Amino acid sequence: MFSVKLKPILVLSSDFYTRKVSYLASTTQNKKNTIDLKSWKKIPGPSSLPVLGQIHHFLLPGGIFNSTDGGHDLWDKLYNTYGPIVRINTIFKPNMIVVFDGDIAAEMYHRENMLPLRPAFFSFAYFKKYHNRPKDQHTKPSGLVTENGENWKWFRSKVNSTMLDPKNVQRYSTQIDEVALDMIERIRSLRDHNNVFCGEFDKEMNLWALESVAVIALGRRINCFAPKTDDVLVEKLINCTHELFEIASNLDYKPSIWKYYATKNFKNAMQVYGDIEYITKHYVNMTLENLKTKANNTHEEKSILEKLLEIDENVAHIMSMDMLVAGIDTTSNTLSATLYLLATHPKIQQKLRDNILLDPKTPYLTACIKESMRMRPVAGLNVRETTKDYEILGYNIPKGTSLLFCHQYMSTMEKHFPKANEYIPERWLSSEKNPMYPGAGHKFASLPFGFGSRSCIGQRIADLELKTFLSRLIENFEISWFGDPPKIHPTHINQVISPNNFIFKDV
Ligand code: HEM
Repeated sequence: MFSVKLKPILVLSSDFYTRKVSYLASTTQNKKNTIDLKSWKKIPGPSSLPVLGQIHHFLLPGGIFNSTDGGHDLWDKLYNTYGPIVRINTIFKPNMIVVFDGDIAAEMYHRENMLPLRPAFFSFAYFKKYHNRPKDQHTKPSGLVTENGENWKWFRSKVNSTMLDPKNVQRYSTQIDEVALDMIERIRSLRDHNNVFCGEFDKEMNLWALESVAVIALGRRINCFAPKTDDVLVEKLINCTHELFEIASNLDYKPSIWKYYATKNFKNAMQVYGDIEYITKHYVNMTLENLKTKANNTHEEKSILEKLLEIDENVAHIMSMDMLVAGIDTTSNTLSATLYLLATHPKIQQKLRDNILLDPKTPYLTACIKESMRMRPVAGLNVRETTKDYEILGYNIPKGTSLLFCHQYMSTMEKHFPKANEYIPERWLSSEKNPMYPGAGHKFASLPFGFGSRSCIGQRIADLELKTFLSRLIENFEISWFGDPPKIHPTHINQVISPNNFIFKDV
């Protein structure tokens, strides 16, 4: 192996499994080296049958990789059998490489070009661009989640500065705090005489997340906490977004023929996406009506929606709708996971409480959230599709290969984080004199918001919502947990589901 970074300059015939590639070593001498690359087909992986590929291992009953927990168990078997990168041959889909190593992940992420390609949400993209749409819609940018290439770049360049400017998000801190305080009261009212929470905690967290993200996406409250949700649309939207992640995991990642034939699942998907579009459009349109009647107060700072409207009306509509969809399950599941870890680590919870009482902006709160996103990230995986041929570990990885980065698995590996299965928020604090620090963790193993120019555009929003609500919770309650840990329902994301055995004792 070379000890310098290598840059491919000439790729010879792509027909050969083992190819000779000339490299320009990026040293001062620009030394030329020639190495033999192995075909990606030589990457270790389960055995393959003609035509069927490896499908029998994964989907058929009794298949050695037919995982019942939908994730960890499968990754464990693949990693322990084949090592840090594993080849998966798929039918109907691009071939895939599963990555279990931080250094290799870093190398691969850095090889991306300016337009990182995330192969995901294909059926949602189809719905937005083609399903009963006029022809001119087919080529128009449909939003960040569903686009790739130039369309994605165009859309992201329109919204990036507005969405990621800390001032734009911080101006909602008072309203986000009001939502948090309302939810605190709701939690108080949903306890039995032993302070055991007796509502459906996951649903309550969805309501909190939707109400919070609406404040930012629309600049107004949508009354998710109204008694028995007066507004049936709230409940419908929440249910549809759950289904969206379920559909994404079934239609988009498992073998399916929906691209050739409208299956029952496909028709159901179009119905769900249609409902999402109808409801989010309804909220955006109502907000636009309100804006028309709003006094033209030039001194008042404009909301995110108003700023986006000034840039491009269509972009503003799509981005607001996408915020409502992307901002429910992500923050609510992160909040539930963090609260569970704090409830089961009373000393850490007390330390956090002491810190919050001294300084509501304490870095210890950030550390507690980061540590729970390391151990229980809402997105356990990240995906990319290679946009060019390149070399990793002596293998040639062809353009068009799917890369599956198993971040949840990587971030709980001892080689990436010492004491990986322990909840230690201190490992994220540079000022603490702690053996876990400095930098004892691998930067590329835990990437809860993704990587690079394609990383989550809602991270500042999520950060504000999570910190505000968590500090109110910790300030108001001593939180504990009884019984078995919560179950995770792995779809496209990790959904924390009941039982949610929280006890909220007033402090
Ligand atoms: C704790 C909460 C959240 C987590 C953990 C999270 C995580 C992620 C991840 C892992 C990605 C993929 C990044 C990549 O491919 O590298 C992503 C993308 C995205 N997220 Fe989030 N997210 C959260 C909250 C939100 C919120 C509140 C919004 C909206 C307000 C949002 C909107 C989006 C959008 C639009 C994208 C696509 C970005 C693009 O492709 O350019 N997310 N998120």
